[in-house]
Amino acid sequence: MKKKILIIHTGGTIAMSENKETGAVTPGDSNPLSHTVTELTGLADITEMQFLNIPSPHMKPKDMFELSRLIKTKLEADNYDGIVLTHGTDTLEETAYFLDLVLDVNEPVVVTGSMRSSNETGYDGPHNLIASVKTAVAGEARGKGVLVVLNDDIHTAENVTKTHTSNVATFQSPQFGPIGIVTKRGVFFHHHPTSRDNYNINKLDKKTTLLKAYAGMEPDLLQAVDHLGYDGLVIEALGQGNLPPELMPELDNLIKKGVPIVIVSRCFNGIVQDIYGYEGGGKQLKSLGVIFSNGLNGQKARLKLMVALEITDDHKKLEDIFLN
Ligand SMILES: NC(=O)C[C@H](N)C(=O)O
Repeated sequence: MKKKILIIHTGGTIAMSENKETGAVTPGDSNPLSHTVTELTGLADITEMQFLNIPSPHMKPKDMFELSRLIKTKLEADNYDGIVLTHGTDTLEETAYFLDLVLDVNEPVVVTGSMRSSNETGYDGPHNLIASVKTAVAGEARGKGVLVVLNDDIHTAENVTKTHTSNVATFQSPQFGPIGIVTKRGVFFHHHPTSRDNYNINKLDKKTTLLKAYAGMEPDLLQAVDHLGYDGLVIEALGQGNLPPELMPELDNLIKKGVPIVIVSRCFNGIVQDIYGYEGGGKQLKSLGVIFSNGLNGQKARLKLMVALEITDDHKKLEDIFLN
């Protein structure tokens, strides 16, 4: 019997077309994937629905949260065997990772998109959609968390990131590589995701922000975080987890006021650790109470902090959550 797959569209370039006179790529009303969906009926029993039709820079955490609820409801009520989500590529990794954090489901949830719009030569939407449905119906995709499939690679939501502004091979998993491939003959997994963490939240109200560190970073940015009332801050720190020393008093002030600060590295590979003992080094950050994250990039750590703060504001528990 064919598996039941629900395709949920949210917009992105995969749903857009280019105006040949102005060169502007914009969302349209028609579904450029309808022909592909008809072709897919040999592979699965497909239902389609449109949740949004927006460019992914318009996507907000509250949309991601609503999407997670929709997916939960659809999986529970309608017995789908898997979900395929079409999404703009700019924030695709954020939605995929958010869903991975809050969806405790075994059914495959596969997120895809395209780099070229529907009337451009080499439109990669149909191919990516087919590869995603192939992945969603593969038995081995079950229990692996939210997956991202583009350009025939299968990535975990936790690891994947957009690495190129325009190339179709933009999605890469810098830390560990993809976990599988899609070919004409089928879907092949060659790695297992090492860990999965799930958080059951029923609202998403916390305000968290992300700053990127740089040589000579000004401490007044941290005062702004305080004045603007953020509940938590993620900093993309330097190297193995170090910051300019001028930031230390403001960091201390924020932490004492109960604003958790998480650091990730602005390097796209590796993890942060308390290695350096100089002023602003990881050892000093750790002793101030800065939380070290385990290999996530900044935009994902910012979402994780948002989710984590719905569960706890206890420093030790937050530290444990970011060790996962
Ligand atoms: N390729 C894409 O989908 C990029 C587009 N700007 C979006 O994220 O909506």
